[in-house]
Amino acid sequence: MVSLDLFKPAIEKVITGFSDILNVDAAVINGNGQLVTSTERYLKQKGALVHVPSIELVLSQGQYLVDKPGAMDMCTGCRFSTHCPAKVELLSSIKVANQPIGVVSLTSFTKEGQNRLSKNTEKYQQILTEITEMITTIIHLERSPSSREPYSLLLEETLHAACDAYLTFDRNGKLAFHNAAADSYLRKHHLQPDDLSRMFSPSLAVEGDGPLPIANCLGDKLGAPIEASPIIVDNQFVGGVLKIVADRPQAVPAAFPRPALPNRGSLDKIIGTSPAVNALKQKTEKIKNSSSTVLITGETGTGKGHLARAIHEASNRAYQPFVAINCASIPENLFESELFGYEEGAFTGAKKGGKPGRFELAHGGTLFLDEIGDMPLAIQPKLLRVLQEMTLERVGGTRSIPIDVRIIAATNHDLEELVAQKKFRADLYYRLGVIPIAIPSLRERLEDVPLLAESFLHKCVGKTGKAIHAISHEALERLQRYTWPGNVRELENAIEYAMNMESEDVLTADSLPDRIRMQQTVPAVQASPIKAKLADVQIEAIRQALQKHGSDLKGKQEVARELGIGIRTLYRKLKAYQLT
Ligand SMILES: Nc1ncnc2c1ncn2[C@@H]1O[C@H](COP(=O)(O)OP(=O)(O)OP(=O)(O)O)[C@@H](O)[C@H]1O
Repeated sequence: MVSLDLFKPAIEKVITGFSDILNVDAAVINGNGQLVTSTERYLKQKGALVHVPSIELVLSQGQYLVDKPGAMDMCTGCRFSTHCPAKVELLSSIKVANQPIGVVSLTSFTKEGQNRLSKNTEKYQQILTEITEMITTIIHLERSPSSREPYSLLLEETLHAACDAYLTFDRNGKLAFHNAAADSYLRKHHLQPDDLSRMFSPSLAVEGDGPLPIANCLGDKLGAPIEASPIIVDNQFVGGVLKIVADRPQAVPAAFPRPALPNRGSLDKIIGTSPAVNALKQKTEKIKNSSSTVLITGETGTGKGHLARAIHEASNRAYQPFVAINCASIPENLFESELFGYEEGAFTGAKKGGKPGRFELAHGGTLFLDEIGDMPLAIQPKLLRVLQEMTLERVGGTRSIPIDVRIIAATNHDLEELVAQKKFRADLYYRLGVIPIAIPSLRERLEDVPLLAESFLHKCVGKTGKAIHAISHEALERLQRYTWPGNVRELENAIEYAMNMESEDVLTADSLPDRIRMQQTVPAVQASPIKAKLADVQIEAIRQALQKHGSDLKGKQEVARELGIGIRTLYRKLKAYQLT
């Protein structure tokens, strides 16, 4: 797929020239809804990011007349839907090799322009077609062999011959090149290269010398090994390469196929059939495509992050970025720039050209604010303002940047309690909790343990190299008897531990971690007071683990790992139960 940005200078001349002659505003927008170039007024009125679904509609339909801006189907979900500054807009797709790669817009923001365009729509449509053809010609000419270095042609042809798929992105996540294998791979998966670019671009924000972390659900979606590497030229980070490895032999033996990948639109990833999980899935199904904020609560390890990702992947934003930020792990002085980005020169050490924040990186997709209860009080009003206005200003900037992001927040704190203690703003709490979802602890849905255990068993086959295909009845019984202070995460770790220990081809009770194997039958859960009983179980599990690993820092890290809880959670529990 050709990147329009590579031809920006020439396209800009066409756009400004026609805009002057026709006395209308004009813009060229790429398939991600990002402005490639436009007249100044267009940028000022509509911003640099255009409502993606409307661009996708034009890409699929060819031409479109927006004669009632804000009131048309394509405007649903657009930030301007109630107050669109445009009076009329004519849109047409730019095609290269029969593939739509972007959109040209002729727009008027005045009543006079509206009258003129409405009376002569056909004429303007013809001119628009000529503009798009002109841009296609520019692209053809600039890409033709005569205008390029023989060496770069050679390189390109070599890449086209490779079996693995290669996609190159610039530092802003825009696609610059993809080879023939990438093309057929994407076609097979019904994806556009820009879909990958959107999912991959958050990784590019994390610059470094080593391989780039692969963002989001990319691997799951493509069902293939993926590698990403940064491109550094003259010590400057200029972009990244994504390699999708073709048909590598499966690490999983054929007898133990991986569970099928969840389809877009489904919530299969949330494993469990207990009434509590079924109710949760039903609620999630209803709200998956909404843009309202979701607040997920639940104990540590219950699957809040897992659910947030599942909602995103099942939603109509699935092929847009899923960007996560852990509010507990960001130093307070960096919080604002992490969230909202910064402009060049905003502070000492600020990067040349500035840097987009997580909100901008999540544009069109979902921003997951994990451990929101740990967000510093000073940042909370700023977040609230952005959520209300859906525009932001980078640190050190004055430009107002519109954003289209769905927010999912999660916490294992009692936020109401934090509000009462004045550690969390009530207004932000209500703004975030439009759709509250509480995930029950695993001990409240022990009937889900077998299904979850089985799925973790399959997940671990490749990792442990053990051909274990089932769990013994006795082991399952023990697993269902345990109270899981670390919830699903603890179960996942316990299965991995047991797989490593097991020498049979069935997972037996003897291989389970001691604390689970030795667990006495839990008294009936209805017995009261339930909280005191659960605390007793947790205290006992922590005590045993501390005895085993020791209580120095290394020991505590081991304890946290074994119990399937974070080190911070362990410290909280040690303090709460006075175990230190
Ligand atoms: N319903 C589920 N089905 C399958 N896997 C699950 C489910 N719930 C949780 N998991 C798995 O359990 C592990 C812990 O989940 P996750 O990290 O989402 O928990 P969390 O509630 O966000 O934890 P914390 O509060 O400590 O951040 C992950 O590996 C996740 O994939």
